Amino acid sequence: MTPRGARAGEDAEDLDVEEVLALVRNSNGDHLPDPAARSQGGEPGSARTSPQPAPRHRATPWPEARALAERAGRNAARAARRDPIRAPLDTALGLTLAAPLDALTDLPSFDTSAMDGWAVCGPAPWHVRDEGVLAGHAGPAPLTDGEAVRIATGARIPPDASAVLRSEHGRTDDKGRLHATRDVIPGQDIRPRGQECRTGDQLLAVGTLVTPAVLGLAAAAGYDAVTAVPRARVEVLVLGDELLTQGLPHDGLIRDALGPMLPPWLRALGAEVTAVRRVRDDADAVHQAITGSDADVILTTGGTAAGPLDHVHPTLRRIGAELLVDGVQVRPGHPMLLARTTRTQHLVGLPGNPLAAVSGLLTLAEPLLRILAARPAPEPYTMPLRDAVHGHPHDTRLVPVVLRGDEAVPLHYNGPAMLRGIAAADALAVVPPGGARPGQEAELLDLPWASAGIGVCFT
Ligand SMILES: Nc1nc2c(c(=O)[nH]1)N[C@H]1C(S)=C(S)[C@@H](COP(=O)(O)OP(=O)(O)OC[C@H]3O[C@@H](n4cnc5c(N)ncnc54)[C@H](O)[C@@H]3O)O[C@H]1N2
Ligand code: MOO
Repeated sequence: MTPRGARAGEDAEDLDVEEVLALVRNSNGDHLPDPAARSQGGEPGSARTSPQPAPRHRATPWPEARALAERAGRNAARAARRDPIRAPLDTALGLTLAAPLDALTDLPSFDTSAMDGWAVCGPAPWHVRDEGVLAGHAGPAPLTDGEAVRIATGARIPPDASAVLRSEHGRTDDKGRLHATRDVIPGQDIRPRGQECRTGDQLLAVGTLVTPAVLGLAAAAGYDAVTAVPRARVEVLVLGDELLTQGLPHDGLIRDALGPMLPPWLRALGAEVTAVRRVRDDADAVHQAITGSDADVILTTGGTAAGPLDHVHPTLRRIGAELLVDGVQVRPGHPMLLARTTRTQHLVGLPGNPLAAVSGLLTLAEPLLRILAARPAPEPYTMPLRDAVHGHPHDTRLVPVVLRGDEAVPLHYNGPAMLRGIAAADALAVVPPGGARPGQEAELLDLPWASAGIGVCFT
């Protein structure tokens, strides 16, 4: 198994992230979206003024589709030049720092007791002051030689104290004088001011992902808000007249599985979900929903194939969108697509079959949103498959697996319309055309809840 984690060093992916961060930092305030591009029929292009049917592309190989989605993200970031935001700490989880986190204070900001006990001055025995020092109290009076004062963990050390004696290492004699039961080393159990950092020290670099620990450090260092890359704004359009939002399936109607699944998943990928709209299987309704959106990324579900009610392709042609990916050599999910609808806006079309939609999410939406969020690419990693996996003759397969010890165990119920496998999975195995033997190493795509924990990543 190769290691997981963010890539280090100067590879192409890091440069992508740096490039996006540089764009955010140098932003000129030219905000998204660019409605003029839509109304003038200008960008992405001239195609808007002459809505000719776009030539159908051949399905794109799976790795290339992901690379194209990354490139789309870079182009969108370059075109939009989004300003960094000031994100209050309680909203910043999952963002990427757009400015270094420099300490606004020394840490600790005063000499601090590391233990409950006594601050002492000079050698034992000590006369103990009547009043102790607690955490949060203002500066205590200086100690004189032979004096001690009760002190709590986190309290300010009185000037001229030579050490802290832990409560379990002191005893009081019958005259009320304090003695040490072991040697006292000068400075012991005192955390000196600035031990962790001095004001102005860089604690974290630009590009750092804001984790719960980063939030804690930022607060400790004096921040109420951090400067971060703004979240990409994503609107989800769920197409399909057959979809119910509650109750049991009946009379040929089925429950919408994607409306509940996609928003938290998109948030885990660093996006802000501005709306989830249900759209009728009607050409004008789809057209109106797409052209009326000012999101950075529109995510549609369903309607990507060539049936009579599949309105995504015709709508993209009608608005002169540029199809960047039109079908991918991957199963499930091969009708997925990626289009540029305006200079700064993209549309990811996910197939309606639910596992096919997951495949589209990880193939096209994840790289696009990762670049817009200026997050580093996850380090690719592999594990041996415990069992053989049947392959497609020409296409890559994405197969839900659970990780058991050193092996990835392929799960059943991995058909395009099924979520039973993925709901139990830790990852998706990338199975090359032709399939995989037992023991064969397969690349794994982590699922956000498996790698980061549900409370951490679903902000
Ligand atoms: N003649 C062809 N037909 C189909 C092809 C093809 O290549 N040629 N591809 C098949 C594949 S593969 C897929 S995947 C689907 C993609 O279809 P669409 O993206 O057009 O999706 P729909 O037709 O709208 O729906 C497909 C399927 O999924 C169900 N669905 C849709 N939305 C949801 C939702 N939100 N929650 C749960 N289930 C949903 C829908 O009811 C259909 O059963 O096309 C094949 N056909
Ligand atoms: O590939 Mo479809 O996406 O089989 O369900």
